Amino acid sequence: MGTRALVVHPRLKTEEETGEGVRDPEARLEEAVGLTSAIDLITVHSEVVAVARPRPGSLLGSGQIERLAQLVEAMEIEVVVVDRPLTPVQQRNLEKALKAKVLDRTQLILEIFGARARTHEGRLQVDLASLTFQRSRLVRSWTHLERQRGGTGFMGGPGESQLEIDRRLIGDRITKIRRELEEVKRTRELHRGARKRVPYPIVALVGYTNAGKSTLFNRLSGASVMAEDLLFATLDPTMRRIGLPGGRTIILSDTVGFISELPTHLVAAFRATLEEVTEADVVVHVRDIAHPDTAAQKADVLGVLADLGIDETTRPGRMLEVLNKIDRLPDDQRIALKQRTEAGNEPVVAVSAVTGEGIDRLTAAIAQLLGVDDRLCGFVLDLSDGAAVAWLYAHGDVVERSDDAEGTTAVKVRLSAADAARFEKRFAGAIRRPAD
Ligand SMILES: Nc1nc2c(ncn2[C@@H]2O[C@H](COP(=O)(O)OP(=O)(O)OP(=O)(O)O)[C@@H](O)[C@H]2O)c(=O)[nH]1
Repeated sequence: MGTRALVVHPRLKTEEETGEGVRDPEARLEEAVGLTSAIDLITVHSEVVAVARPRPGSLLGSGQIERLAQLVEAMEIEVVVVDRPLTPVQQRNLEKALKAKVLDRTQLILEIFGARARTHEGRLQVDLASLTFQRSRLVRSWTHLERQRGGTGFMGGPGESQLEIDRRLIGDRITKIRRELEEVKRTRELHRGARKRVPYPIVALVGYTNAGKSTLFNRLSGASVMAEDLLFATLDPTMRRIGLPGGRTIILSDTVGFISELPTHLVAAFRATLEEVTEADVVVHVRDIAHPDTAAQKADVLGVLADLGIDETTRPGRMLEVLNKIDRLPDDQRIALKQRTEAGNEPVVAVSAVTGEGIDRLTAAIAQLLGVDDRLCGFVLDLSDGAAVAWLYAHGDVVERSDDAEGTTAVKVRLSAADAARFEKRFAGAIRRPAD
């Protein structure tokens, strides 16, 4: 049985008065519930709580706290998620008054990063952020370190001397992780090299949390699952090899979702989980077009990508926007959106990852983006070397082929300049002569 949770989104009146970056509170609550379920808590109740004047000692007002405490007791709630950053004092006071473990937004996000960090570096960055956060509060995080340390050290109510020991242990561990991170950074070039050997273009899915990346990832790879081979068995589970229309192969890579108002000390951890994006050939930005804050979410994602040096200027023609969840739009809006995107003037495709609508257009659009600087090449190849022909099918778009009786085949294929050079070098022995 999972742990029962109450999720509260404090709606700050003061913030609304300044009017800056205000998002729909109900949508924010929904996002917080989504994040909560991502760390295996079961939300039994959720609500937006209006806060006229944030209290320094508890954020919420005493009447509200009393009401929530009754709810906690009546519904046997063990964890209360407060979707805002809390000070250590606020957190402690709320825990005392509500008689439940309280998680604030920072801790919630840390847990998610902890659960989703995929690379060694990503995991170390999350551990570092988590330990730094703990040291500042000397409270345990919800599950992350517990899992890691087998539940020792941080549990229970430590006395004064135990706190001293904990502080020293945390300090030691931070030093150790920093050293490990240095080491990983030094060897990162090696990992990069390994990626470069992946003989297909990498297409990375990015997007705001809950936009539907994983659903789309499964839909795209489900449509053309390829047998696992040795090379790909060593790849991350969040990377899959898929075939595009025209026969070209790509590696599709899913990434951790973006979240607004990321606390500064989590930024490094988040970036480390995004490493593959900086190396992607094509970046596909997945958006929830039916979300009330879809425009603000887009701005968030583009902002972070720009910080990573990824935008239209650094990657001209290599970014694609996917407007997902069109099945949730009213008919007239859906039709208008499809007409706009199908006109083909912008690098935008409208899809539903759930119903499959528009997916063919998406794969065609990716194939087209990858093919922008392709040129038509011709080769006459020795058929006794099947690998050369297979290579052309996997890397390019074979437009014509004719085999003859003498064991050769003439192939016309669209290839990128880099792939054409690679092919000529690798299969020099199989090329009888370049075709006309
Ligand atoms: N109606 C509808 N729901 C969708 C669609 N795509 C995804 N969803 C739903 O949206 C929710 C989030 O989808 P995910 O694929 O987990 O989103 P994500 O972008 O991977 O989320 P993070 O992992 O938090 O970054 C799930 O409940 C999906 O079923 C869609 O095209 N239509």
